[in-house]
Amino acid sequence: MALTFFVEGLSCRVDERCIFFVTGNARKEVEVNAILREANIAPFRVVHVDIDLPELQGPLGDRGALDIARAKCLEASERVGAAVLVEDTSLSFPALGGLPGPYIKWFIDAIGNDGLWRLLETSDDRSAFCQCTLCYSSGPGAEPLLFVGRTDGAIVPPHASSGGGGFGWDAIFVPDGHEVPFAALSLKEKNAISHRARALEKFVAHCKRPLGLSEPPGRAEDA
Ligand SMILES: O=P(O)(O)OP(=O)(O)OP(=O)(O)OC[C@H]1O[C@@H](n2cnc3c(O)ncnc32)[C@H](O)[C@@H]1O
Ligand SMILES: [Mg+2]
Repeated sequence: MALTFFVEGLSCRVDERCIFFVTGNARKEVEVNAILREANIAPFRVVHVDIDLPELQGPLGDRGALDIARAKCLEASERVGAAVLVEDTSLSFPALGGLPGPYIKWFIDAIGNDGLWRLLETSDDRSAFCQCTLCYSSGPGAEPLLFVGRTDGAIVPPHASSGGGGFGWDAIFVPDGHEVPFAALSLKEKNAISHRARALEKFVAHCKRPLGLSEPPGRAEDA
C-alpha cells in the first residue's frame, strides 16, 4: 500500500518497500541510486531524504568510523520513523597516522584539495584509502547493520587533467591500478571500484540473502 510520508517538511510517496537514504549530500545520492539500479535489488526503492545529520567525534580508525555511522543511522531512523540507510565517508593518509579520516569534510572545508595535497607533498608516502561505512536500520529502535567498503590509492596534486568531474576529494585521489583520479573517471568507472560501491555490494548481498539465514538482531555486519 502506498502512502504519502512527511519527513522534516518533505513529502514523498512511499510504500513498505521503500528505504530512505538520509544524507545532506546530493552527489552521494546520485552514486547510490546508480549503483543500486545496476544491482537490481527490487522490490526495494531508495528515496532520498535531505537531512545533514550531526556527526559524532571520536578516535580515528575503524571503531571511530563505525560509531559515527551507527550514531547517524540511529538518529536518522528516529527522525524518519522508517527503514533508513546512511553512510559516512572517510579519507585516510597512513603518513599522517590516519588523518583526516572521518574528519575529511572539515579538512576540505578548511584547506581544500590543494591544502590536502600540500599535507603530503613532501612525504615519501602519499598513499591514501577511502572508506564508506554504510549503515542500515529497519526502523526506530532496530540495531543498525554496518557494511564497510574501502578503496586504496594515492594522493596527487589537483590539476586540469583531473577531468573536472566528481566531487569532494575526487580530483586528488587516484585509485590503485589507475593513472587518473576519480574525478577523471566516468560515473560507471568510479562505481566499478569505489568504496561506496563495495559497501553497497555487501548491503545488496545482505538484502538478497536467503530467508531464514538473517543475522540475529543486534549483530553488526562490520566486515
Ligand atoms: O550528509 P552526509 O551523508 O554525512 O554527507 P557529507 O557530505 O556530510 O559526507 P560525510 O560526512 O561522509 O563527509 C565526507 C566528505 O568527503 C566527501 N566525499 C564523500 N564521498 C566522496 C567521494 O566518493 N568522492 C569524493 N569525495 C567524497 C564529502 O563531500 C564530504 O566532504
Ligand atoms: Mg556528513
